[in-house]
Parts: sequence; C-alpha cells; structure tokens
Amino acid sequence: MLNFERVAMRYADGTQALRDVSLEVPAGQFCVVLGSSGAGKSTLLRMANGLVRPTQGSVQVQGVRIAADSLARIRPRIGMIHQQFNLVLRSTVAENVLVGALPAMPTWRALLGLFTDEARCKACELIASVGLHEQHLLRRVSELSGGQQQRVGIARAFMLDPPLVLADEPVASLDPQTSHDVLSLLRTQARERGTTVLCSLHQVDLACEFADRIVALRHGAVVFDGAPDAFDPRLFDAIYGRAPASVRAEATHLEPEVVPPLHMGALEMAS
Ligand SMILES: Nc1ncnc2c1ncn2[C@@H]1O[C@H](COP(=O)(O)OP(=O)(O)OP(=O)(O)O)[C@@H](O)[C@H]1O
Repeated sequence: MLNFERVAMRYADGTQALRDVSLEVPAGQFCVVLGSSGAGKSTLLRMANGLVRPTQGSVQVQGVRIAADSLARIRPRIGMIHQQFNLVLRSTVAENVLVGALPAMPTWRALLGLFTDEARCKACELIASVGLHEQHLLRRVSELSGGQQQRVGIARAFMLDPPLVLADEPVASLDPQTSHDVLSLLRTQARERGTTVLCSLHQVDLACEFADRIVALRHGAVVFDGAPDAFDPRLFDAIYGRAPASVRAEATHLEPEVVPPLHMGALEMAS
C-alpha cells in the first residue's frame, strides 16, 4: 500500500530529518510512528502525500511513485488527519466534512461549492459514524470541543473512502481519555473500511494499545520496527534518549533475554 524505499530528507538549512528509511506498510495495517520531538515523524508522513520530496530514495502509494506528475492521481487516495484539526472554525460541521470531497471534484465545482447529493449523503453518514448527532450538522466547528473537532477531522479524512489515511499526531492536543476515544474511533473506522493508517504519536501506551505495528524513529533513523508485544520498555532509551521513571522501574524487572536480538541491535545502533 505504502512503500518508503531508502528515503532520506535533508532540508535546505542542512537539517538531516530522515536517514535511509525503508518501510513497507501493507494494506489494512494500523502502523504507528513513535519518536521524540524532531525525530522525523512529520517529515515521513508529509513525504507520503508528496508535501515533502525526499532528497534520496522514493515513496510509492499503491505502486505509484510519488512525483510531480502523479500527485494529482495519488492525492484523492489519501485522507489526512492533523494535530491541530485544520478545520475552518467559522464553517459548520457539514461544510468541513464536505471539504474532504474536494480533491476528487472538478475545479469549477469545487470553487462554487457544488457538492453532489451523493457527497452530502456520505458526509451525513460519516458524521453519524464518528459519534456526532444531527444537531451538530449545522453547528459551527468553533462551538465544538477538541475531541468533537477531531471527530470532524476523521469524518473528513474518510470522505473519499481513501485506501490510505495519514494521521499526524492526531491526539497531541487532547486529554488522555479523549485521546483514547479518538484513537479507538480512528481504528474502528479504518478496520471497517480496510483502510491502511500511518499515524504518528507521542504516547507509547496508546501506540501499544492500538497499533498493529510500531515503527520508532530516533534522529531520523528507524530504531524499532515490530509488533507492540515486541516493544520492550528499555527501547525508551533508544527512542527518547531517556526512560520515564515508571518505565525505568518496570524495565529493571525484565530479564535481559526478553529482548529479541534484533531489538537489542536497534538499541546499540541508537547509542
Ligand atoms: N521545513 C523545514 N526546514 C528545515 N528543517 C525542518 C523543516 N521541517 C522540519 N525540520 C526539521 O527536521 C527535523 C524533523 O522534524 P519533524 O517535524 O519531521 O519531526 P517530528 O518527529 O514530527 O517532531 P514533533 O514531534 O515535534 O512534531 C527537526 O529537526 C525539524 O526542526
């Protein structure tokens, strides 16, 4: 579904954001990218929808290489969910969800806001499926809570039934309970539709609960790639450069052989 082939990113100011990252995300997988601030998570996600062009390597979506001449074809296949929701606050819930249909509309229809009846029905269905009610349809987004706003963001991302959804720290500005609810909703929506999700997170506990696979970045390189149950608490050091006290305490109770050799290798690579 999504393939990063030996990608690297060096920004114009010389910052090396990604180093030789290879990652194949199969169809239907919920893949979470972990990493401390500046590790390269957003750069990786932005590469997957062509907002950032790799300085080395290539990215393919459904076998199509992302390039200037393929972007228009690829974009409608990708739904985006943002950390700050990226909604138009003065517009209604329905209007914001309908925006998700724009990439597949002829420019003139998009400019005039001429959405088809099918798109309007789809928006209503999605608004209901993310747990909002009929009375929310015409409510301004600015009147909603953060959790409700991200539900609108999720509904918008699924408007075109994209095979791939990219979620860049979708719960970073939400409280722990709302974060849990929103991620649970995102995973349910993705599972029901067989959608592939690449989602960056800061919360290791949520990654372990919701991900099929965790990919951890440190200084732009992959230091862990595996299932949540293979994620050893001692990997915190490799990923974040330190372990939170609770995790450190937990890690001291683990026998060394619990860590598979591959992951110990990752620890060494990062040190
Ligand atoms: N447009 C840019 N120009 C120069 N450097 C950039 C640019 N965008 C990001 N960077 C740098 O690239 C590195 C990776 O940034 P990125 O935003 O991908 O990290 P992140 O893991 O998403 O961080 P956070 O969790 O804080 O969002 C950082 O050092 C950042 O400062």
